[in-house]
Amino acid sequence: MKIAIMGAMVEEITPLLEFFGTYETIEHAKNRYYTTSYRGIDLVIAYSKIGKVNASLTASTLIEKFGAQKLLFSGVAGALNPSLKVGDLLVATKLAQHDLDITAFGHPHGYVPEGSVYVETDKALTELAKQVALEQKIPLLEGIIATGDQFICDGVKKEWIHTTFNADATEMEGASVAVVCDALNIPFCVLRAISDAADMDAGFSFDEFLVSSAKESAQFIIAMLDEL
Ligand SMILES: Nc1ncnc2c(CN3C[C@H](CSc4cnccn4)[C@@H](O)C3)c[nH]c12
Repeated sequence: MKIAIMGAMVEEITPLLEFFGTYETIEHAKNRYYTTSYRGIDLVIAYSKIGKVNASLTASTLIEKFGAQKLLFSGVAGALNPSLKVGDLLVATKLAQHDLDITAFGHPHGYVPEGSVYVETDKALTELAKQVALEQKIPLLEGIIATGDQFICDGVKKEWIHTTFNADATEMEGASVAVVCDALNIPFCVLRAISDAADMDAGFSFDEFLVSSAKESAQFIIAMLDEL
């Protein structure tokens, strides 16, 4: 079994590389892919760099070039659901692109022809995450993620995304990974730890909690590997 673990920022995969300790580095398409193995599972790890385009390229490469059979995304996110606080973990049930907009032609936000507003994550992987959370007595919210090529740090935009997509969190890569994995028929899950509240203080909160929240998400992913 070959599993890809993907983040967007180096801070989101550093805890993984530190945990696994030894790995090969392969340079490709202006990025680096790290290969290792863990408990008989072949792993390929990468951070995409920020945003939907970078995430699509990396997710496609992990699958098409490196042969990943499942893809786990680990990272941080901004909370839209007021009950989500910094450090809380969220596993996505489905993801949408909040900045995809051809409403001029009568389509809903997040929709383009031959597509869908939401892409669902793999139910088995989501159930595994819930099982691990129960075993480790870690609170885990199952929710909807809205992805867009913007760092959300404004209450008005935050509320619009929350309401329009009924989304619990926002980030900049998950929905594009979802489109790629869905098209290539690769089971995937998106796990995010909250780093900020996507409001006017989001930048400061993000800077303060990126590392600790990224570590929390990465540790949870490792716990999932132990049960795969
Ligand atoms: N409020 C929010 N809105 C949108 N996305 C997020 C995220 C998740 N990641 C973090 C990072 C922010 S941009 C970036 C650029 N340079 C430095 C740090 N972050 C991008 O990869 C998306 C956490 N909080 C978010």
